[in-house]
Amino acid sequence: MPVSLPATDSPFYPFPSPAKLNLFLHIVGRRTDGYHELETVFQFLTLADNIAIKPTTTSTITLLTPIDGVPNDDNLIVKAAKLLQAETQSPYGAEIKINKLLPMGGGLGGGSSNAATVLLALNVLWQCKLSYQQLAELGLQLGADVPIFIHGFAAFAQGIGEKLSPVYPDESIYLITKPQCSISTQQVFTAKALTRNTRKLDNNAFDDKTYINGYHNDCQNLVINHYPEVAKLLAWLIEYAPSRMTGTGACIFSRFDSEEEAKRVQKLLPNTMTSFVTKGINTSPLHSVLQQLESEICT
Ligand SMILES: C[C@](O)(CO)[C@H](O)COP(=O)(O)OP(=O)(O)OC[C@H]1O[C@@H](n2ccc(N)nc2=O)[C@H](O)[C@@H]1O
Ligand SMILES: Nc1ncnc2c1ncn2[C@@H]1O[C@H](COP(=O)(O)OP(=O)(O)OP(=O)(O)O)[C@@H](O)[C@H]1O
Repeated sequence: MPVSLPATDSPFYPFPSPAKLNLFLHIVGRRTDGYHELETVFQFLTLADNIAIKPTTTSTITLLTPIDGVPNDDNLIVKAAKLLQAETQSPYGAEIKINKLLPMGGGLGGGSSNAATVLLALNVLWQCKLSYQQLAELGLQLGADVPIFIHGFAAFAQGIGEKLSPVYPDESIYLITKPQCSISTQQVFTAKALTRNTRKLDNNAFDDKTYINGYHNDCQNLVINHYPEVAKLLAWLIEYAPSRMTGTGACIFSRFDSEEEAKRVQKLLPNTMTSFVTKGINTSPLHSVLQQLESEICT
């Protein structure tokens, strides 16, 4: 049955907030504002946080499930909701809950993904009617990875990650491992020893759809040199499968041909290590949920 929104008795609507991988990450320059120009391929994972949102008829934004170590006012979920409210002058508010599964500071883009999910979901629930392009531009203020999650297709990205062309990597099985260290994106990007002059790729006709051979992550050597636990884990994983760091680390993804094989290697890891067996996907799972919701809402 069609529903009208927002209403005083709206339910909580569930939305996935997926992780991303940088299948490779080349740093090809630095802008005058200090931001780095990248060439990267983004792919989504079935691994996701779950966000539930109840639109309200009053303007308060409430995060009912605070994340350890992140004050609510600094949480990208709250920031995204307030940004959309300010941009659209929406009179509405929201109660938001998150079931956080993605490790923070791991290079899986969880914070940016949460921000994008909130922007896209509230754009529908508050009936703001901003385009994906407008939402991506708005979201870029919150994080360089927000636009890819707004657009929701696997992409070759340039600029600081906002110039996107669709690509179709193999939707492989990955074992994701998180060494017991958290790495600050800002610290990696300000390191003197970071390689910043990788040659731009000549064209977008990629041969290797795994994006492993012939590509690399420019942050990886720097991180390995500073974090022995990352170096050790990567050296171990490489014996079993092609493996690489995502983003600025510290998570490592290892590509397998089957879930069974990935799970077999996962069982060999120490019990204390956070790890996931998951699948690469070329379309964000959020977008089909949004389409379904849009078809149910009266405008
Ligand atoms: C490493 C990637 O995850 C690759 O997808 C992203 O480029 C990082 O995206 P993010 O975590 O959303 O990063 P932001 O929150 O925008 O930026 C964190 C800090 O990293 C630095 N930064 C970030 C992105 C970029 N292209 N160049 C940079 O120099 C900036 O100093 C910034 O202050
Ligand atoms: N909703 C949120 N989820 C996760 N982190 C958040 C959130 N809101 C704010 N943050 C802050 O953002 C920091 C980076 O978290 P995030 O999980 O996005 O890292 P990341 O996966 O390394 O990101 P990237 O790959 O974009 O560099 C956290 O340490 C935290 O302080």
